[in-house]
Amino acid sequence: MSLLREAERCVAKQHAHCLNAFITPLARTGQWLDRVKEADRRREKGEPKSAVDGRLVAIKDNICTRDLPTTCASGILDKFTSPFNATVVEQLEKAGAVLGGKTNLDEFGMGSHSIHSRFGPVRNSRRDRDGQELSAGGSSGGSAVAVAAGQCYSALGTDTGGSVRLPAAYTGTVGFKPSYGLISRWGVVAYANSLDTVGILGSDTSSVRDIFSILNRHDPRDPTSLSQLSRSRIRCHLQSPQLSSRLKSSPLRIGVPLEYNLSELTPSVRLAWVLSLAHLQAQGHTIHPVSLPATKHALSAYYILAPAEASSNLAKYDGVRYGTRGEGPDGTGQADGYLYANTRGSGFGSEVQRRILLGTFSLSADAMDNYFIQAQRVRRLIQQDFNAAFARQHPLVAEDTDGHVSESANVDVIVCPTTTSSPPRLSELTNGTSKTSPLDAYVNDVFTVPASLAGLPAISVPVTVSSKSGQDSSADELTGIQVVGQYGDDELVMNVGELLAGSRLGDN
Ligand SMILES: NC(=O)C[C@H](N)C(=O)O
Repeated sequence: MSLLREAERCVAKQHAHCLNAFITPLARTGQWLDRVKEADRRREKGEPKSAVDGRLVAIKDNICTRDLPTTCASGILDKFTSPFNATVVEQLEKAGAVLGGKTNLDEFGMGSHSIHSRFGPVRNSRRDRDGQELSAGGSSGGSAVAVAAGQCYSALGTDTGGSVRLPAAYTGTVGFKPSYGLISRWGVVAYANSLDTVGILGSDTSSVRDIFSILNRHDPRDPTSLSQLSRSRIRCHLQSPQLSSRLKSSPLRIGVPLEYNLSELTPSVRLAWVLSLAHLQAQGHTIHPVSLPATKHALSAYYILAPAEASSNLAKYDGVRYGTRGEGPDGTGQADGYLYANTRGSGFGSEVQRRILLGTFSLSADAMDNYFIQAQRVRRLIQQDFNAAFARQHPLVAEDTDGHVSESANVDVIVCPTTTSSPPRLSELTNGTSKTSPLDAYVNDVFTVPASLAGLPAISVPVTVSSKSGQDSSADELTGIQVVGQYGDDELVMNVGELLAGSRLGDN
């Protein structure tokens, strides 16, 4: 199929479906058409710029684009169009990719179901057996649904505590969060700087890999972007004789974290996990239990640290320096003397306001030691747990002087579910029942936040557990399985994800 045909089909789907995946869909006409036609000509001559030349890549609406508005799904940015492109957008355009529209999200990336958006909730293209609408996951729910529904070739999201992996698991797509610092965040609206990463969503691992190879570069404009020197050191380390055997189809050591076997896991997710491990074992890889004891505090630590950073980042939206000015009772925004309150009270949605309050409290002098500092300590313990499980000191972490590798751990990757259950019904999340409680949404991130706190690469891939009858495929269960690797081991994480992605398990 020509690239033009492919792109036109995507755009037609953007306009035909009522999934609310886009805040700004691509117009049916525009410059993008010429760019796709040029890519088609390059392809005919056998000179494509890259694997994504002429393909539509949708962009989460918290990533700045010069040609389309960037709202972060917030009232406070409803009139904002960035004067510049984020580095990731520049890199994609240079590789020939075409900006495929701006996708819906939880406001500023805060949420797990893409329901906290000024533009209304994202609708999953999957339904449950009773035909009920399901949560798309969040906060990059729009990007995940756009990929799942064929409204773009692939999409960028952001992942602070699971925002790419969770929607991938709920929509049956592949969602990849790279190691912290590998992909530039210049031009990405900050939520929690020490955790934010740009992530990639695709219908398979190869499309994700194609985009990653374009974006995985040092960016001098982003102070947290990993330097060239550090990148080379990691590459040398990963290709050292001690580790190179695993790159040559020798068996991998797969870690299974004991603490992740929670009672909250639904039987279908537990079954998908067990069958995924058996699938890897059948290919010759070996399974090893690992212990990540600090994991049980990960969620609490994340929900202290992320709101604390968010409260500081969002302070600038006051209607004076940044943000759409809120109107006071007389419509001027000033007459009642509460300019900030009017602006922030009407501009931010309730979840963002909750996080600002939480974060402001945990950073206050009285609470700092008990909350913020403790959470930082927990974060360090979580990082140490992972280092012990992978048991090969990373070149950017303190060296293990005698080079000793503990036999009990020493796993190459960790494999676990992405979520504890299949997606909840959208109606349960929006109708004011107990399921709407913020805590309920926070618990959704239990398996994704540990890798975020440790800055590790992680991918969620879809696996299908067969209904056994072999006939009623509507009873098959689609589940997201997560692969987590050591810092910088992004390629290996994608390789293992590829072994599982799209597998149909439990048929025999
Ligand atoms: N941004 C994310 O990674 C989503 C996470 N559920 C949060 O609300 O923080």
